[in-house]
Amino acid sequence: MQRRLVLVRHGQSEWNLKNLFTGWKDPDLTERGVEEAKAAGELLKTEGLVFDVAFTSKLKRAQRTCQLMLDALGQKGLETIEDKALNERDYGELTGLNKDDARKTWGEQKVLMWRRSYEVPPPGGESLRDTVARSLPYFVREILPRVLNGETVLVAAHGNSLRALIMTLERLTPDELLKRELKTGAPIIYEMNADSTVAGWRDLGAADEEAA
Ligand SMILES: O=C(O)[C@H](O)COP(=O)(O)O
Repeated sequence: MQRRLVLVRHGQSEWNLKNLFTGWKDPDLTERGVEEAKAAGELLKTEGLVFDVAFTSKLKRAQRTCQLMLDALGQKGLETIEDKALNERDYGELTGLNKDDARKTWGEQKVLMWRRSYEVPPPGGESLRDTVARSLPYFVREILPRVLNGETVLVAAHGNSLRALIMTLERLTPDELLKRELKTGAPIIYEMNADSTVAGWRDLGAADEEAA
């Protein structure tokens, strides 16, 4: 029995393009983000993937990525479950600020810790640990049982709500997590064992990076 889970960060959003902290704000995809989503679906189709269910967040950049991928896969109308547990982490008072301006104001190291550390929250926002506390229980309760039951599951969500799951899936230490980046629209394919451990995984975005 195959047990496959595919995670994908949404395609480029209008605020990604402007280099703004986005969090719970709800900008749409850019044209490039739309193309990234379509390409991700086409790539998974060439990999022979056929999904049984999809999960996404309550934010339109992830929802549209999910639907564009399913359209490209020829699976328009597949059961798609939306839940705010998969929403991006809340960036609090940084939301809407330019990331480079934030670095100038507070310094590279502090902004890096806010963006990539496990337990340091941005002012008024969620740390990754806070994001784990809402996304991981949802994953274990709603998503993992379907994968273990032999379903092929797509999760289209956000950089940090996915890193919250990836920390467990890839058994990353907080230091390793600091460096774990997700490209927009780049699927990560996990093969799961019956005991819910990961047999293997391929980050198709990382493949691009290696190729670059
Ligand atoms: O919420 C945001 O600003 C982005 O989607 C993720 O931002 P980050 O890569 O700085 O965490």
